[in-house]
Order: sequence, then structure tokens, then C-alpha cells
Amino acid sequence: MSLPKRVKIVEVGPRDGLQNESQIISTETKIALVKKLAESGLGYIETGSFVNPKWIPQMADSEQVFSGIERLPDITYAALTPNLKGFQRAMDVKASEVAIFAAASEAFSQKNINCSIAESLQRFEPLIAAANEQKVAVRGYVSCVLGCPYEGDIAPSKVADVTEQLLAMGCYEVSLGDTIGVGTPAAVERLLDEVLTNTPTDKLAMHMHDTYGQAVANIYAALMRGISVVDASVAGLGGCPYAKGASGNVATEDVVYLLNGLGIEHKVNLGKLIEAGKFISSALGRNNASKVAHALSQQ
Ligand SMILES: CC(C)(COP(=O)([O-])OP(=O)([O-])OC[C@H]1O[C@@H](n2cnc3c(N)ncnc32)[C@H](O)[C@@H]1OP(=O)([O-])[O-])[C@@H](O)C(=O)NCCC(=O)NCCSC(=O)C[C@@](C)(O)CC(=O)[O-]
Repeated sequence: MSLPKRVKIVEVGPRDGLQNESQIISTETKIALVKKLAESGLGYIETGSFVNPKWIPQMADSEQVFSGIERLPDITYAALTPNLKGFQRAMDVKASEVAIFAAASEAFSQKNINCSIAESLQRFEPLIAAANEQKVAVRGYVSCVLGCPYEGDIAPSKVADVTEQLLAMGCYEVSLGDTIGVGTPAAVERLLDEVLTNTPTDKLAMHMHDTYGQAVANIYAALMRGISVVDASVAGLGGCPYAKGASGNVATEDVVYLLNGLGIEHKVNLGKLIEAGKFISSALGRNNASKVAHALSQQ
């Protein structure tokens, strides 16, 4: 399999990147971040989430964020939604599309969304029915595809099974999440050998966390298998509230640099993206986790 000609980057910084921050981040800062990301050329921005605010307080102002953003044409401003209630909240503020999230690990599913994998899929049914009725696209996530903080190794067949179920239910694409960033390219190969048996490449995305510094290598392994959608988080923001020790997602800047080096189209202006990363890192008072942003800032 050869590399794809172009890659779609799904920017998850405003949601996955910020959801785990313990300090209060103002709604204005979140809105400004989304604006800067949109201006960098990113076409898909996961802007917030409509989960129970008691579980994820940082996302409690997602209504205000969606209401406050200035929408540029041709940009998808997506929302994470765990159930019908979340979907309705997302629709009330005109999210462009929604994402549902399941796991390949029973223990993680319980910790993250308080139900078994089978129950979670059942819970998504009314959400998907409502989305179909309102012609809203639904993306799917599977967490813990390369390892679980509670169960350890996860069988690729389990990931393939949940992925197939989400697609059969109506998700247009499923993003495979290495939630705790333990994967290596060899593990990605083994995973994709199994998942691609019944699922075509154009139905899959990669969502790699960088805990062990393997995310870019893992993405490269997936690109080599023809996968052309990559989730990333500006400045490498993130972590997972239910996965202790998990670091941020792969930095979007590092993915863009990788794609540039491979001659793969992506439409993102790296300079503007780095500015967005600097903005949010300074607002949070933390180091920018993008190696590319760091290296280019030294020049
Ligand atoms: C799924 C639930 C809601 C189940 O939580 P539950 O407690 O089992 O839900 P419930 O249906 O029994 O309801 C309990 C209370 O929550 C309320 N509630 C129920 N739903 C909503 C809603 N949508 N919005 C607002 N409120 C809601 C509901 O109204 C009720 O309120 P009360 O009567 O107690 O006042 C909960 O477990 C939850 O919100 N979990 C969120 C977990 C989360 O956001 N995790 C992070 C995102 S996943 C992730 O980051 C991984 C990913 C996607 O990036 C990929 C990867 O890296 O692996």
C-alpha cells in the first residue's frame, strides 16, 4: 500500500486537548483558540463536548464556546456527545456534526462512561436515530485500541469488532484511539492487519497519544497502510481524565511537519498553526509539547 496523496487532520485540541486541564480556562480563550486554528487552514475542529459537566467540568461551557465562535465557511465544528441528551445540547448550539465514543476495553468503558461496551452501543442508538433524522453526520471513536490503563493489552479482534459495530450503526468513520500512547509501529501493524480485514481504509482515522514518543511513528505506519485521516492536538495538548499518566495527543504541528516531509497535501499553514499553539501554551502557562514548534522557534 502506498501513502495517501492528501490527509485530513482532525484537530481535537479544544476538546481532547483542554478537557483534562484542571485550571479554569476562560470561554474567551477557548473561542480565540478555535479562531486561530480555523485561520491556520484546519478544516475540522472538535470544538467542545456535551458530556455530564460533573464528570468533565472543563467542558461545561461548550454551549458558550459554540455560541461564541465565528464560523468560517467549509469548516466542520464538531462536538463530542455521549448520549441523546448530549446530542440535543450540541444541536441547540448548531454543532456541524457529532462524535460518539466507545472503547475496546470493558474496564475503560466503565470508568469513562459508566457502562459496558454493549450498553454504550445501545445508548448510541437513539442518538444516531436523531442524527439521521436531522441529517447530522456521526463520527465514532474507539478508545484503548493499543492498550488499556486497567486491562493492559487489548486484542486487535476486540477493536475490529467495536469498529465494525460503530460503522454498522451509521458512523461514517471510526477513529482508533491509543488513549494512553503505549503503541509502537509494530503494534499498529498488528492492529491494522485485523481491523482492515473487514473495514476499508477510508473508514478509519488514527488518534495517537504521545506518552512514549511513538505517535508520529505510529501515524507513519498507518499512513503506509493508506489511512488518510489523522487526529491531532495543537501544541500536543491533552491527556485523558480516566487514563492516569497519559500525555497529550500527537502535536498537530508535528503531524503537519511529517506530512510536509512526505509531500502529502493537508491545507494547513504551519506558521499560523504554531502561532495558535504558542497562544494556548502561554494562556495555560505551560511548555509547548510540539517538538516542531520548539525547533522552529529557535531559528
Ligand atoms: C456518559 C455519561 C453522561 C454517563 O453518566 P451517568 O452518570 O451514567 O449518566 P446518567 O444517564 O445516569 O445521568 C446522570 C446525570 O448526568 C446527567 N447527564 C447525562 N448525560 C448528560 C449530558 N450529555 N449532558 C449533561 N448532563 C448529562 C443526567 O441528566 C443526570 O443528571 P442528574 O439527574 O444527576 O442531575 C457520563 O459518564 C459522562 O459524561 N462521561 C464523560 C466522559 C468523558 O467525557 N470522557 C472524556 C472523553 S472520551 C476521550 O477523551 C477519549 C477519546 C474520544 O478522545 C479517544 C481516545 O483518546 O481514546
